[in-house]
Amino acid sequence: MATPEQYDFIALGGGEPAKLLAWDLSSKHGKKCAVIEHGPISGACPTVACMPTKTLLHSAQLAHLARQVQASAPGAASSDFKADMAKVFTRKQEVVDGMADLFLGIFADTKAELIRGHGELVGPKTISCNGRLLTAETVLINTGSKAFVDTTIPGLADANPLTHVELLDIKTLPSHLIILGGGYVGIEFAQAYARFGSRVTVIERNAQILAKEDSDVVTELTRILSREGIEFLTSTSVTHVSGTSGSEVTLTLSNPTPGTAPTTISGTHLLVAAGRTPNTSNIGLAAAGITLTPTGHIAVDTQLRTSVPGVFAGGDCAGSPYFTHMGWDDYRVLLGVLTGAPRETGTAGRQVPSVLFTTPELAHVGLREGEAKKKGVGYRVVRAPMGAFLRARALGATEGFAKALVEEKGERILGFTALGPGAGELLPVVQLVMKLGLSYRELVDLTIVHPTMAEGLVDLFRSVPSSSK
Ligand SMILES: Cc1cc2nc3c(=O)[nH]c(=O)nc-3n(C[C@H](O)[C@H](O)[C@H](O)COP(=O)(O)OP(=O)(O)OC[C@H]3O[C@@H](n4cnc5c(N)ncnc54)[C@H](O)[C@@H]3O)c2cc1C
Ligand SMILES: NC(=O)c1ccc[n+]([C@@H]2O[C@H](COP(=O)([O-])OP(=O)(O)OC[C@H]3O[C@@H](n4cnc5c(N)ncnc54)[C@H](O)[C@@H]3O)[C@@H](O)[C@H]2O)c1
Repeated sequence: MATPEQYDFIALGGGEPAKLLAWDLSSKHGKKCAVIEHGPISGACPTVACMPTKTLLHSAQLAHLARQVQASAPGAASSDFKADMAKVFTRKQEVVDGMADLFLGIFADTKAELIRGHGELVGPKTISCNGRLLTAETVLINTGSKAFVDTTIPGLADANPLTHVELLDIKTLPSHLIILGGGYVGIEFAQAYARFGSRVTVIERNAQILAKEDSDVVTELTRILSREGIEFLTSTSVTHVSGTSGSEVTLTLSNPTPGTAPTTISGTHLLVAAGRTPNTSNIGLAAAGITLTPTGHIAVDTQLRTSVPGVFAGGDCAGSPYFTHMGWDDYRVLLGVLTGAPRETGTAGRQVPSVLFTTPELAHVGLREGEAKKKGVGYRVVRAPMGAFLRARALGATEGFAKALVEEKGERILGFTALGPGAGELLPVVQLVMKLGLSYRELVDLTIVHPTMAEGLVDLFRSVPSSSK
């Protein structure tokens, strides 16, 4: 075997923690670093996930507003507004390309090496890529995840379904988009395409979309999205698929409640948004002696160490919650470990905030009411309709509500959920109170600018009941 080229740090896969660590270790700690990436620069978030989908959702919001304006013109009975999908694609691509330029610039500035090609471990800390053999004192595996296409559903794979990657690249409007899966990916695309003008049907095997969320939240969101024309078939499974996505595709459905769903549904396009699989095959993990969990993720401890000394894993492939900000937090944990200042708790007990970027947004952090009930955690709950957030009135967007769980006997906030305009921006202040273990009364005592959405938090928390009954 040839002598491998020696590095201080190599990342296999260029996801979130990989690039941030390579840039920092190279520019601030004088380390020789490389990132191996076989896809677009650099990771899923800026290229095929967060950034392009949020760009798409913004275009869809503009289309929605344009339609409303057109329909409200004097004499107009309705609006036949349809989005120009070529322009929607161009705008999405400009954002994606801009991110790639930004990242290439940072690689150049920090002198971290970006190696374009498929990497595979051939030994504990040795990687083969493009005929090169590379080794490093520290190796990070950050290969991400991909859309799960269930090959046990007859005909599904043969129907050539779209995943988020392909749907982001089409330049025409699907006449009828069928979406398999009512999770984050499915619901964000459902609203975007319904607003562009497609007929959209979401098929979800659970009794509700967004299975983890409280039923009062999902009921309200489903009502809002249904009114925009999205059809939801819940408690519904697919038993067979025929035809081809892009022309005509037909799904045979089964629903345990007879008579509540059609037995077949046909559409022009099929999007598979039914969960994700970690990218942990064909990267030489067995050759390197790296252990997997039963779910196929790389087994790591709270400092993101794998079973092989000097090899770490972060992001989706390591089973961190599938959000870019959690990959970002993995970077912080890893930087601490690699620079001799580890965070004592590592990844244990960290907050996992989330936002579903529909209009209205669904923002959440901490314990949900359903989870509290299941776990037998005592709590007090407070709710406020969006109409109590005066900013929402000014925006004409009073649908939705916010709710918070507070300790039954103490004053700490256990969880917070908001369904409303820009709800994601409400999270950080609540998160800070939660992280510092402060009383919810600290929030009530803040002077918050009027009329912002955040001022509604004062009213919400001052209404916390004195007891759980
Ligand atoms: C449609 C969609 C929308 C999303 N929106 C949001 C959002 O709004 N907010 C949010 O927080 N999260 C969002 N997510 C989740 C988020 O995108 C992921 O959790 C995050 O990108 C995972 O980052 P990562 O660092 O684990 O890996 P990734 O970003 O997936 O990066 C891994 C990289 O490794 C490369 N790679 C894999 N194997 C190899 C190999 N053998 N050799 C070389 N390179 C390799 C891949 O090409 C990839 O670029 C979204 C996900 C999807 C699918
Ligand atoms: N705004 C964001 O932060 C954002 C956006 C998109 C994705 N993400 C991340 O990516 C992850 C993956 O998203 P996702 O939507 O692909 O997965 P998901 O796990 O969130 O949802 C998949 C849904 O598909 C359903 N499903 C699975 N198989 C099915 C079948 N055969 N028939 C009918 N329904 C089926 C599941 O019950 C589930 O509700 C999310 O959990 C989230 O962490 C985040």
